Amino acid sequence: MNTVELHGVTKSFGRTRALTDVDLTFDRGVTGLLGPNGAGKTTLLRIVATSIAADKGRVSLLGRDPGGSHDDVTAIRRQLGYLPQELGYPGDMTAFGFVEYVAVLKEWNDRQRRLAEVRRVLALVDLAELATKRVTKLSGGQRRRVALAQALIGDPRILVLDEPTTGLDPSQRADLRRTLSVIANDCAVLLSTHQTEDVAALCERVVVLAGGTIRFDGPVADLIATAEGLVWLSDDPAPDALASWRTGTGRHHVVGGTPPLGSVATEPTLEDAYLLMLGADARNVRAPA
Ligand SMILES: Nc1ncnc2c1ncn2[C@@H]1O[C@H](COP(=O)(O)OP(=O)(O)OP(=O)(O)O)[C@@H](O)[C@H]1O
Repeated sequence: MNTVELHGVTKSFGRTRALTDVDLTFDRGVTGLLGPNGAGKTTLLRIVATSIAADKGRVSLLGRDPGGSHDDVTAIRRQLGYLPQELGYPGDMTAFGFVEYVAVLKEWNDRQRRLAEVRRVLALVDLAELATKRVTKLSGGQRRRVALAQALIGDPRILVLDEPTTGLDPSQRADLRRTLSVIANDCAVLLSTHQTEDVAALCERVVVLAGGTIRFDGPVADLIATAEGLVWLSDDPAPDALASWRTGTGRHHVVGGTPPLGSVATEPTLEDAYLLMLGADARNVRAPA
């Protein structure tokens, strides 16, 4: 039994098909989920987080059915942490107060144990010193860390993170990576992001979702290998490339298409491979600077 198993999962919102026949299983470690806007990432995460149900297919979390009995759902949710894409905060709550409020909802009824747990998760995300500050007075990155802290309550066995690095500065991102890499020793982490660097730095496995279907599922190194021989450095612009931009060195980084004369092949990055994997869709993914 895998910690998380999805078989043939399909989900629509009205006439919009968000996911079609998705198969995904994962266990301990960080699984990175990449995909362009509207690919279905948040929908997939919400299904794993038991926030919405699939229309079709089978979902098993910790060996239980999230659409099953009250006991099943409760048992899953006790071992699940979820960082949604957007989280609303009651206006006058402090960081500590907010995380404690979530702990109460998660039935941490013993006050002493609850306060200790809130202190623990706030320290994990390096917010101990800002615990008494109102959430609305914190920076975007600090608020994101409050959101992460609430997801870590109770050492979950499944952690679902929707764009956790949004708003974090480079050193905070490095801290988050360190924290997650330790947590992932005992936890199945599903992390959705637009940042290929986060996936390259943190994940062994990457899943690429586009148009509601899985386009790639495998080791990060295998996805990078698909771009071998398709990325070049060139002195000239490459109008026929899938993507190309002038780098800080003055040379052009060319991904796919026909390389200009005199181009030299260079090591592909995960981003290159991701752009190539999505092909024409990739033009909507990101405009490299
Ligand atoms: N609650 C909803 N009601 C109607 N349509 C929805 C709803 N949630 C998602 N969708 C639609 O389902 C599709 C997938 O959306 P989803 O938010 O899962 O994509 P995403 O990959 O997370 O996108 P992004 O990277 O922009 O956050 C989109 O077409 C979206 O408009």
